[in-house]
Formats: sequence, structure tokens, C-alpha cells
Amino acid sequence: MKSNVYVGIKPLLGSITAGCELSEDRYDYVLHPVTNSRYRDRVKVAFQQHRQLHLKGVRGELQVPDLQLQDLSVPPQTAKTGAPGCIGLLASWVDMESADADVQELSFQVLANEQRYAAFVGIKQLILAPPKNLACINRYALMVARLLSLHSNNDGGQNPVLSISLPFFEDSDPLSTWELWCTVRRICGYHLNLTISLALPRDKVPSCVLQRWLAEPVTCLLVSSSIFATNQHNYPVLNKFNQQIIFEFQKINGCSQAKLSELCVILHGVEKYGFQVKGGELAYLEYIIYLLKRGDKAMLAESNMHNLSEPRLMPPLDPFSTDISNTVYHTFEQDRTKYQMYGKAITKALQKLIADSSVSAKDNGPLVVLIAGAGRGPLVDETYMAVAGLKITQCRIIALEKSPRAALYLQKRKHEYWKDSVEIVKDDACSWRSDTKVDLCISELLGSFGCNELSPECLLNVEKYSCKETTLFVPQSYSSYIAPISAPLLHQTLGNLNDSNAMDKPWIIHNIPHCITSTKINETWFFQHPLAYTKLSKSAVTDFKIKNKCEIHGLIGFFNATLYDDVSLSILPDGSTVKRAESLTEDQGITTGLYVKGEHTPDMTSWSPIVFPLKQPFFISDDSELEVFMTRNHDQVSGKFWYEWSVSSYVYLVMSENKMRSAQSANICGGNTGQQQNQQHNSRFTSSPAVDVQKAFEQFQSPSILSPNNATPNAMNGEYDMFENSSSESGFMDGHQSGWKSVHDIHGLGVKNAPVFDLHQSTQVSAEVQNSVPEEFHVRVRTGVTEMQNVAGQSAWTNLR
Ligand SMILES: C[S@@+](CC[C@H](N)C(=O)[O-])C[C@H]1O[C@@H](n2cnc3c(N)ncnc32)[C@H](O)[C@@H]1O
Repeated sequence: MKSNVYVGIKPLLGSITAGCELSEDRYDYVLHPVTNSRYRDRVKVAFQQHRQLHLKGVRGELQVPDLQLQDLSVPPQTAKTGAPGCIGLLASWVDMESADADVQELSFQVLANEQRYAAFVGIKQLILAPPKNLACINRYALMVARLLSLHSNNDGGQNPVLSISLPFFEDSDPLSTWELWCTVRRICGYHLNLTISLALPRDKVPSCVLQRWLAEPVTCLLVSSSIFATNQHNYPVLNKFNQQIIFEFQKINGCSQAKLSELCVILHGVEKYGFQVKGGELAYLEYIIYLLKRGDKAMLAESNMHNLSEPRLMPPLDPFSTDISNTVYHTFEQDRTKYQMYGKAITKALQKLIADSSVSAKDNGPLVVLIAGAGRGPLVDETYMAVAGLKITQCRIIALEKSPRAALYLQKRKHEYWKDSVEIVKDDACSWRSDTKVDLCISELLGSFGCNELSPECLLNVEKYSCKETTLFVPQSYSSYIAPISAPLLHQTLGNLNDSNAMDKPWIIHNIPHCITSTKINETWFFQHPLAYTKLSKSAVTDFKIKNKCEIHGLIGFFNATLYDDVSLSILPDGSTVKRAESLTEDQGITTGLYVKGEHTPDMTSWSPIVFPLKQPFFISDDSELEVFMTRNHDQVSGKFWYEWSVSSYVYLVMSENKMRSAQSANICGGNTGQQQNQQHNSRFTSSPAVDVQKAFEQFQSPSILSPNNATPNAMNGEYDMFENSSSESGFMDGHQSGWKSVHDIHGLGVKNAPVFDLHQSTQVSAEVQNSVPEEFHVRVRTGVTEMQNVAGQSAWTNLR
């Protein structure tokens, strides 16, 4: 286990006393401003001189002075072993959003000087103050992008990580802070060196906000001493929700970041309150260390320590490959849970066969059991043991495997363990024909998306030529599921791979933090054996409700399988709400309801989720609907197998009857006839949305910060002086202290619309209400669409044989 969670302190400026220095050594990091007020004063003089020259008509470039030794809060020094590392705080007195070109240039030069110096002395992380004026967020973001591009080739090189300090959330719109971050990072092209430092909140955080931040590259949690309470012994303690936040981030262990991959919990302001609590300033540190130790123990107890392993992105198994390595087989075989489940299912199926054969008793030949895709033999082991356990004497076991190397293992095992009683067949299940019909067909040809390792195709051939009507199958059926996810690290990693087709392929994600942004996970399709007349090519359209604005980077895929009877395997996330495909409930009658709870088979480690990435991050506003279109294709002629996918977002507009009529006369929308506001939203546009409808909805389409209602302070006319002593010396004070303007306030969008998908709302409308509400129509407006990916299988798996 390697914990990447550290503890840091921000000492009060100028309070570095002998005693304080001593205590600093107990921290992993100390947060210091890079430069001091002397530098600010020198920059101020240079700026004033430049302005005066300008007024006199003398042209010249603004040149901010270079750093002098006395300007530095972090003097150059050789790192001592065991001494705390340094996190730098960039000047918060500059004005990155100014409309004044000189002020912009000055701000850039100051920050660039600090950044270059920090890189030179080996500081790995710099914290940047939040934007002061959210109406000018684009300028702020462009300045950050300029800093990030300083002597780097987008790989960051030795440049420090730039971490924007932000409050965790705002009451008025809990995801507005995240949206601000989203705007900045998009403008910065998802730069690998851009991260966030979040101030722990005073109030309880909505869980959707926490889930969102957990997938983002958070490098620091800033903990003000002012948010601590005291326990009955007067020691400082954090509220339960803040303890939980720290624990959740501890579990992520820095894995959401492309570069630094570590998290630092930074205490600040302990000098202010330290004298009031028992244990003094050090009590805060001891408390955080206690929380982290407790977190480690809890993770061990939850056997969650694999969370601390590196995030990995892997290509799924090529279903046509015969080259699974010995190491991969070995890894498969470590998953005892999977084989125990198979063992149970095989026993149940054999019992059923015995019971049936004793009833019909017309066929007294041996039971024929086929293991299709036997690998190195673990399922043969399970079958062998089940047969022995049930004392079946008349049984023929056939192990079919296409990999010649795995078949060698099978042969060895046959002599050593199976008393030569297993027949080894080295062949391809997609073309093999057996001499006798099989009673039980066992396979494990399942990928993370269920059908992505060609289980249906392989077994279709076995069914056709080697099975009878009564043949039983393990697994009996399997379903594929998808959901939209926000996974910035996935997007960054794929974008930086040396593979121009990376976005047109599915990937297996292991430990890459992500956040499912829909309310449910939807089933796309399912396969059941025998397949009978089931089509193996599929196409599905499935709708998701998106309650909270988000940016999605792909579709995550899961599967579950019924091995036999009530024995099943699932990699669906625990506690998720899963929507079965509607046709299954009606036609096959195999489900008990449309919605079921997802549950991951405990301790099963064989499969990590699959992801179908989106080429571009796709922004979705609050209360939207996301429609996913997905296909599964297997072209027997070309030997290609592939998936295609795209997504569209929609919102529902409520229109009056008049507006609707004029829209209809302009032939723009099809839709419901006189539906009430809280009835089903099932109307659709039949053509592109009309201009007036589109206009009405423009506000929902832009993810960026809109309509300023507070003017930019103007340094030219002297109304704003960035050299005034800033109240926010730390650069990361909470909202009120830093002059933070609510993101929600400046949107100017007025009161947040009531959610369209109010799950608590009754669908029954009383007659009285129906009569009193004027007729309204719901119009489904498409607000965005992505391109169709992997069209015609440009990145398909191909059967080269
Ligand atoms: C996921 S592995 C499972 C191996 C083994 N049953 C286990 O549990 O460790 C799938 C195995 O099926 C084999 N396989 C895949 N497609 C096959 C095909 N068309 N015909 C025969 N074997 C196949 C692969 O070579 C591989 O050994």
C-alpha cells in the first residue's frame, strides 16, 4: 500500500517564530507565498512609471522587474532531507481578468516570474487565487492557459502544477463552482498541469457535488481552523461531513490527477484559534493525522486497498486473438470468487440434467459437458470437481480452446489432475463441430460489456452444430449496461496517447476516478442461450435523465450474467439504480421490474468497467435528457467486429398553446396534444428546432459564464488599485473573505427552474388542477449532439485468419 495523502500547513505570513519552525517540521508540506510585499511594491513603482511615460506620449513595453533575493518568501536553498516540501502561493494581488492590456501584461509577467522561479527551485505545485470577477472568466482562463504554456510542450515538463483554489460549493447553485472550474479547464485544453485546491466547506455538501469533485484533479484540500468545532475535551475536531470528504478523497489517493498524483490536506489559520483549544496549534495537525490513519484502517477493513493502486487504462481483450499471455491467464485464475460461482452454477446445472434424465431415461449415454474456451483449465477443474461431488460416473468432459499455448497447459493438467478423463480439443468454437451432442455447455467468454468477447458468436456455432434442444448453458444469459460518465483523467489520458484512433475504441478503466452523471444505468441489450433466432447485431437507443449539469467524457459499460438458476455474476456498481430494457420485461418476462438495484458480486476482481469515450467533452445543462445511440456489429464477410456510439442532449420546453400553434404553422415541431405540465414528456421534434424555440433556450446551451452584471474595475481611471493591501493574503479564503461573487448571481438567469424530472412529483393530476391550468405543450428540444464514433468499424477488431 502506498498512501499519497500528505498534510501541510500555511503559517501566517511573518509569524515564522522559532517554535513555529519547529512544528513545521512535523508537516509534509509548508505553503508559502513565492514573493513578498517588497516585490509588490517594486512592481507598483514600475507600473506607475510606465503609466506616466504613457501619459507623456512615450511608447514603451511594460517591463516588470526581475525577482531579487529580498523579494522572495521562499529563498533559494538546498533541500534538507526530512524537511517539509514547499507548495507555493502565487501573487493574489494581480488582476488576471482586467480589460486593461497593461494590467493584463503586468499580471502575466508577475505570475510568470514567480512560476519560473518556483520551477527553478523545484517547487512542484503552485496555488493560484480564484478569479475575482466572474464576469471576465474567459480572461482569467486565458491567462492561466498562457502560464501553463510557458516553456512547456503541453506535457508540462518540469513545470509546477498550477492549482486554482476554489470553494467547495455555493449554496445558491451547488455546482456553480464546479462549472467555473469546467470553463477554465476547457479553455486550457484540459492541460495536464492544471489542478484544483478546494476549501473544505462550512456546511454539508450535496452528494452530487462531492461525487463530481472526486473525479476531478484535486491536489489540495484547504482546511481553515475556523471550520473546526471542539469536542467535550476542547480538542479541535471536524464535522462528520468534512471527515467524510477527507476520507473519500483519501480513497481516491491522488489517482484523479495526470501529473502530481498526490493530495495534501493543508491547514491554515491555526495561529488564530490554536490558543483557544486544548493541545494548541499542533492539535489540528494531530487530528488530521488521526483521521488519515483511521481512514487507512477503514480501507483495509473494506478490503479496498486496491483503490490505492495506480489508475490504468487498458485495451479490452481482442476477441480474435489467440495470444492471451500466461500472466493474464494467471491473473484470471486469482479470482476465486468467480470460479466458486461457476462451481455452484455447474453443480446446479448437472443436478438438473440428472433429474431430467432420470425422468425421461431415454438416453442412457454419458453426460457430455463442453467447456468452450477452457484457457489453462480452471473451469475444467470446477466441472471435474462438480462431477466427482455428484458421483456422476458416466460423464464425458471436453475442453475446447483455440489458443495452442493454453492447450499445452490443458494437456499437462489432463495427465496430472484429471486422470486423463478430459478430452482436449484445440479448435475455434466459432467453427468447431462435435461428434456427439453436448448436454451442458460451459463458457467464460464474457468481457466487461458482456458480449464484447464474442460469446454470442462462439456459442451460436456450438448451438447450431453441437447442441440439442435440452442442452443447458452456463452462463444462461448476460446483459450489457451503459451510463454517461464524467472522467476528466480518461479524456486527458486518451488525448495524450500516441494513437489517433484512441477515441474510437473502447477501453477498460481500472481505478480511473469517474462520476456517473445520470440517475440510472440502462440496459442496452441482452443475450440468452440458446440464442434461437436472436439477432447478434444490435442497435439500441436509450434515454438518461441528467439532473445536474455536467460534462461527460464517455459511456461506461458494465455487464451481469445469470450463470445458472439463481447464481449470477455482476460488475454493476453497488447501490446503483439499473433500468432494464423495456422489451425484456414485456416479451421475455424474465425480470421482476423495470428498475432493479445494481450490486457488484462481492470480492470479484476479474472485470473492470469498459468505456466508450467521446472525442470531445460534452456539456449538459441541468434537467436534461441524454439519448445514447449504440450499435453492435459483426460483419462475417470482412471478419470485423465493432461498436458505434453517439449521444444527444435534450431539454423540454413548456410552450403555450398559441406559441405552439405558430411553431406548428411554421412546421417546426411535432408533439403532444394538450398535455399538462406534469404529464409524461414524450413529444419530439421532427425537424431541427426553430429559431424562436432555439433562442428561448440559448441560455441553457452555453456552459460558460454569462451576462455580467458587475462592471470590471478599471485600473485606467484609478477606480481600482490592485496594489491596495489585499484582504485575501492567503489567496484561498472562502467566499465572503475573498470577494468571491456567486457564480449563480452573475449568470443573470434568475431563479433556477424547477426540475423537469421531479421524481417525487405525482403523475396523477386532479381534474380540478387540470381545469385550472392553461393548456401547455412540452417540446423536446435537442441542445447538442456528438458525432457518431467508430463509424463502420474504422477501429474494429478483425479476424485475420
Ligand atoms: C476469458 S478467457 C477464460 C479462460 C478460462 N475459462 C478461465 O476462466 O480462466 C477466454 C478463453 O476462451 C478462449 N477463446 C476465446 N474465443 C474462443 C473461440 N472462439 N474458440 C475457442 N476458444 C476461445 C480464449 O483463448 C481464452 O482462453
